[in-house]
Amino acid sequence: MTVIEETDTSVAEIGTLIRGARQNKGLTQSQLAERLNTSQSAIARIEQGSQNLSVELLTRINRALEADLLSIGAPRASHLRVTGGQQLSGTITVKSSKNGAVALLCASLLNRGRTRLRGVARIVEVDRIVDVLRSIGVKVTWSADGHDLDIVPPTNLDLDAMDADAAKRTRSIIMFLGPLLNRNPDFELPYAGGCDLGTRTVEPHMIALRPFGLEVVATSGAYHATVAPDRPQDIKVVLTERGDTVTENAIMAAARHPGVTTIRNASSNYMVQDLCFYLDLLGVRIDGVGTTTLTVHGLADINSDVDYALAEDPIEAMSLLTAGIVTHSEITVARVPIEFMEIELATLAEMGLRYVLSAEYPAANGRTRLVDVTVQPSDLRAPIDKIHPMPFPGLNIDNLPFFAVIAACASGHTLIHDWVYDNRAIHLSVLTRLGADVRLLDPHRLDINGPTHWSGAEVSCPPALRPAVVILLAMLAAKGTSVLRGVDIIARGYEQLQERLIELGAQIETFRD
Ligand SMILES: CC(=O)N[C@H]1[C@@H](OP(=O)(O)OP(=O)(O)OC[C@H]2O[C@@H](n3ccc(=O)[nH]c3=O)[C@H](O)[C@@H]2O)O[C@H](CO)[C@@H](O)[C@@H]1O
Ligand SMILES: C=C(OP(=O)(O)O)C(=O)O
Repeated sequence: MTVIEETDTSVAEIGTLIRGARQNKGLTQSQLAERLNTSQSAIARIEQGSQNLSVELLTRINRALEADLLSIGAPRASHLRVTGGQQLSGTITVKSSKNGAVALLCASLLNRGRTRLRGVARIVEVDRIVDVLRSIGVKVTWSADGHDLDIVPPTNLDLDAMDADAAKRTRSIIMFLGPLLNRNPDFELPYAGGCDLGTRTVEPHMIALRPFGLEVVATSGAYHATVAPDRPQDIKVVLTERGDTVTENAIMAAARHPGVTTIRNASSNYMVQDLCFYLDLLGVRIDGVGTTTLTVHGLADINSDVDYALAEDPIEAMSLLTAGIVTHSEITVARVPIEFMEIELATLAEMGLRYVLSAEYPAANGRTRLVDVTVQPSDLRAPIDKIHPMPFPGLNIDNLPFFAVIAACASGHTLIHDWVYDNRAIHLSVLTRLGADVRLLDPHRLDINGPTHWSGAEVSCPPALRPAVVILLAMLAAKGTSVLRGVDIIARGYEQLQERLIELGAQIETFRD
């Protein structure tokens, strides 16, 4: 790790630069400390130039201040150098999900009381929503150990002050519509961003929220929302797509509607269940959790201090299992939310994967069922049928990309059909650079012929979260040295993934230009 020594006069200059940038941003030392998960006294030392600085810390300060003050020339992307072909060993624990966290951060706007979210993953997507919440006046505080978040909304949100830059970088901003429509008759939100996966319209959200009186006009760069004052006591919402965030938006709108809302064709995926469990703590009764018809008994006002422990992430579980599978290793992935991994494991069993499940035990939320999964080195074969995702309880859409690298390790032809995204399968064809025989039949279908004799290569990270991780995992399988350039996107959804893989024995080094 590069460390700038405290004896170096540049440390004092950097300290002065940091103080200026912090003051410019209107932050106190304590507020900056909180963003960096450190103490106010550490910030004071940094600003006085009496603390050694690592490049890693400087990068985090840069990000926390949204400044470019420490980069030389162009922004400095991170890259990984991977020495592959090593077997992994040991146990790795699944963290809570990006998608549950963003939903619950948005849902906390429904509660006038204090929401404490336990075990929140430290990922960039969470930071973005936290920044947006803070910018509109919500008090959001990380606990001293950096794992829990306290959220207290103000009486009136200052929507005009919204941090549009942070908002535009995340698609989840669309989930402000549901909570806001019961608070404000008229408001604006920036356009939703997210990974480069092709067209993802917001029309299903409009269809879901129209029954609550919401109308949205898209103006330049923003959605302008108005809410009609009158609406029926009992509302029926029929979703045209069984989407996750659209279901969450409808649930959040219904939670503060003082009547009964029935949502048909609802997603019952893991993040939707996380949301329902949290709302249950707030006193909102929801019948049908885990099914496609949800009945929400809303409340006109919610004012409760609650603690909710987020559930474990099935997508991270799949990512970590894949690391073991493609490196022919025996590893244990602990705290796997089994309800959301059953089809994936059944498909892997069809492909010849040997694995052992522990007895089930409950997650900290008391609701989600967990198991530890130990994968064993196995000779894999292509499945007879194509692999395709379906809304829950099907094979998860975000887990599909991991089957591309697994299929490349299996003997025979596997057809992978991503009917959902127009632009995700194409990113997986990058696997050919590492020696895989992957043919893109059309934007939605891949024919993968294995087993692959992997070889190291230098590759640019795809601009999409899951394919980026898939390429990293293929590099772990490939003997020799590989370089994955521009990996910052991985931190959008994974906390310290590289560091945790290193603990299993992976040889990964981070460097910058
Ligand atoms: C923050 C969050 O929770 N993000 C997840 C959520 O995004 P989100 O809920 O935003 O997903 P979208 O609404 O964009 O749906 C994804 C794509 O699937 C299509 N579609 C979806 C459902 C359906 O029944 N029919 C259909 O065609 C949509 O048109 C879209 O092209 O769900 C996606 C699909 O599970 C996941 O990849 C995302 O990780
Ligand atoms: C597509 C994904 O997320 P988002 O909806 O945040 O873009 C994902 O998690 O793979």
